[in-house]
Amino acid sequence: MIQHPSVSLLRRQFARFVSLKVKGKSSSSRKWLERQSSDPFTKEAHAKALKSRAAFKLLQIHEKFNIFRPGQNVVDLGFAPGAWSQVAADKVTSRGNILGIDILACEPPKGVSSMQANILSKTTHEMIKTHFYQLNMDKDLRKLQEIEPIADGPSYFQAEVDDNLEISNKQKQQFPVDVVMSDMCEPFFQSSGFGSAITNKPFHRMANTTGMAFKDHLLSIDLCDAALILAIDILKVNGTFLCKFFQGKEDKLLEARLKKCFKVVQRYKPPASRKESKENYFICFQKLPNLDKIQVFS
Ligand SMILES: C[S@@+](CC[C@H](N)C(=O)[O-])C[C@H]1O[C@@H](n2cnc3c(N)ncnc32)[C@H](O)[C@@H]1O
Repeated sequence: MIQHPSVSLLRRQFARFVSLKVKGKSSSSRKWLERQSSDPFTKEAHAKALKSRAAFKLLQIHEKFNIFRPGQNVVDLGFAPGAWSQVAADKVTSRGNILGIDILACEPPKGVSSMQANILSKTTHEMIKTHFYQLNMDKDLRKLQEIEPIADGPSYFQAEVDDNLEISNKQKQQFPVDVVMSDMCEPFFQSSGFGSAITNKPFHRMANTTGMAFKDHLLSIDLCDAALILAIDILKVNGTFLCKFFQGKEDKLLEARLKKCFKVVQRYKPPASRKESKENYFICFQKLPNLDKIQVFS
């Protein structure tokens, strides 16, 4: 007969397993594990079934700046494991749409669409545009069907297609995105594979920070620039952009670029961001019209 160990025995075994795991780690990962297990935001994230403590950073940013509204379309760059997307999905409600992009394979939270893709690839930008273009088409199709329910004859469908051709040209100039947000961080330098939007070896250039402040800073500025290029292309006039960056001497230049694109640019480090971390956030409001990327980046 199979003997089931008691719950308390299982608990003791689990505690021993965790402590062995911690003992076997390098001192930095041990510190990280210990800090995580005693961190109040990590505990609360578990209790609220949020994917990570990062949710609280976005919640605090939202509390201060009122970023989201029901019905908005949001792009979440570097969405995995999905805590920011969870927050955004809750705020924009089922009337809105969230698209998460991450170089890592990750199942998105409920109500969120996602793509595994590298934001440093031009193809990814095109795929994001296509997603929202398609979304708008679907919405307009639904509107058309509401006004004019499908009748017996085939002519209705023909008219619908013609109408959409006209709408699509307008849509190409203005995508319906209200918020582009980026929590991306990338430690390793990408030296090849820019042509590929999707990579099967994301861990080669992904993970947490390198611990080398200057390198982390420069890499984070690259990712912010990629996010800004996307925002210039797809964000509505008056739309909102927010990005995480690691502080360093180049962040002033990034700030200057942001100021060419948005009426209001603020730096904000939410209380949930650890004091010892160099991470910080730019929150930008009211995207300006007719932006020229060459001018922004020169
Ligand atoms: C700090 S995590 C994001 C956490 C997320 N905001 C959340 O709340 O769960 C940073 C993410 O950026 C992603 N990332 C880094 N570089 C990227 C790139 N070039 N393209 C797409 N995603 C990238 C990483 O895979 C990682 O999942």
